[in-house]
Amino acid sequence: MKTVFSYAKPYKFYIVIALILMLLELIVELMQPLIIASIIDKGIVAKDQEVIIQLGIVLMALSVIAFVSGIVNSYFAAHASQNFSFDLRQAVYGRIQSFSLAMFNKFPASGLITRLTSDVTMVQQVLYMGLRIMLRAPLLVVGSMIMAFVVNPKLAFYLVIVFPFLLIFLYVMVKKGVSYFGFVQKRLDRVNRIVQENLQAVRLIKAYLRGKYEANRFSEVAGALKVDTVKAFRIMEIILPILLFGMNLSLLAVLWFGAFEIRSGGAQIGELVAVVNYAMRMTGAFTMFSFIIMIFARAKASSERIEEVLLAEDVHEKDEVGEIKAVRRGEVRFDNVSFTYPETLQPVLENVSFHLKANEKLAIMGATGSGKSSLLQLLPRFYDVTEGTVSVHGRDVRDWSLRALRKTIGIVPQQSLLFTGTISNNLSWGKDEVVQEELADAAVKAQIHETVERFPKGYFTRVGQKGVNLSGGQKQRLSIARALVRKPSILILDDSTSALDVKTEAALWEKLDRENATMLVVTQKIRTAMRANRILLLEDGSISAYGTHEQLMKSSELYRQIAMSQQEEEVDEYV
Ligand SMILES: Nc1ncnc2c1ncn2[C@@H]1O[C@H](COP(=O)(O)OP(=O)(O)OP(=O)(O)O)[C@@H](O)[C@H]1O
Repeated sequence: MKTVFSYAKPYKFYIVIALILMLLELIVELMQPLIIASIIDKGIVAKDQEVIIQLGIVLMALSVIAFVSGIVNSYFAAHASQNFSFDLRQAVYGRIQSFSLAMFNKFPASGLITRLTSDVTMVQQVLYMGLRIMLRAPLLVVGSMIMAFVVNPKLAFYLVIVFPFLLIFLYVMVKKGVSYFGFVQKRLDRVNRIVQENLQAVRLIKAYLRGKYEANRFSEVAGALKVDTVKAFRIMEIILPILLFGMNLSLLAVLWFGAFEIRSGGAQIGELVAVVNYAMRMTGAFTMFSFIIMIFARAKASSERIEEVLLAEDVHEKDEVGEIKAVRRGEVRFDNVSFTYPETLQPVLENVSFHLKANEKLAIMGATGSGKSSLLQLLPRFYDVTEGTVSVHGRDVRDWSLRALRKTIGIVPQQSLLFTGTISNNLSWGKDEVVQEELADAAVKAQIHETVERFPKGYFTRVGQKGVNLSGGQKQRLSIARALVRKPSILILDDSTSALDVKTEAALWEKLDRENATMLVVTQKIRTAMRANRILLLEDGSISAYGTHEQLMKSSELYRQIAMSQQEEEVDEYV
């Protein structure tokens, strides 16, 4: 909890004021039975009207002080806890933004959402409650006990006899509560995951008529969440009756032995009333304990989950970039690269080596699952190589700052991803301060300008979530334009033209060929590969062939087969 609560440091002032006010409220509360005892013994029993009036006024004044302290404490506690949770949420969000992809393997998106929302809310609550009642209740118990001893040690002794048992019981319950509520948060992760998957695949679910099946899947995880939450609350439910039972036993002992003490002159009536009053206050504080333990247990489990994110070890990043030698700009080199995904055993790339000079184009081909996308992900350092080196502009990618490295690379992913907003917003998304001409220029190159111009609102047409109102080919071309806007010196296209017709694709490549960028293009099409300076054919993560189209037609049986099959397909298309 230490790391999480270090985010409360800037609000020390508010926390200290809230604590002082809480202590003031507590002191007032502890004074009240003493004053009542005096009213009884020195006023009522001694029949002194003046003492009753004077002490009555003091009692009233103390109540007003407690009332005002309570209100101001609440204000300061809310200010500190709300600002603390805002800062903590920002920190967790910032940390997630800096995650490498390997970290997303470790922390699924749904779990991160729960940590950012419900987990942060839990620790915010614990700070607020801590400043309001969580500390006050145990202090009230301890304070009442001390005051009871001050009033009459003998009577107080009967009151605390059950305490050691209650403390052991509470310790066991807190431990159990923390582990149970940790489990509840994990269940919540699963519910979030199913909801997220469902919402993303809503079209597929409708097309496959899987609504009912998915509803059942949801009710299964929601049911598991309910069962575990009930289990955790059960623990909390038994705390209160047991605490009350223990306290009532003490109270009975105080009254029983108190009566003897009064008769034998060991105690006065007022003292007995005061000790009983303290006992009632302790019982009142105990009734809050089950609630406090629940909040504490949940917050502890949540803060552990937040700390997992904040303190997770990730790829090391260099701060300094230094000068890039102009002569090496655009160069890409893989030297004996092998790569295994984190938390898996089987390498997906083995001993891959190639070299591209500035503005050269490499086509990467291979069967599905052969490692094409994995290879591309090593360039912007989404993952680090397991062996060998990947260098960009003549420098190992691990020696770059991630910001500088990624600024130089334009990526068009396999699945086009657009954001809610206008087409213009989407195109300018990857670069600060772009002018409309730059967007249009990139759109012309990506063969999407004319299509956009035909939309009634042109570049200001709104794109729905993930581009729902655009065709697959339109999304792909917008994705390409978005990458071109950044004017990258290295451009990565991961099968990004698969949805384009032959004519549009040819026009696109005409433009891309003239771009001032080194390109790595994953493709399934021989006619696209033929445009590249060299072709790299991957088979199960290893290079099966490497060279120009002509060289591969001579040297690689696999490449020849692919080429032949595509020629036949093209002939079939025209028959
Ligand atoms: N995040 C990941 N964690 C673990 N294994 C992965 C991950 N992503 C991909 N793989 C595995 O790595 C291998 C290569 O996948 P990759 O996506 O690189 O293939 P690909 O050649 O691009 O395939 P496709 O043409 O279907 O996109 C596959 O066996 C896949 O199961």
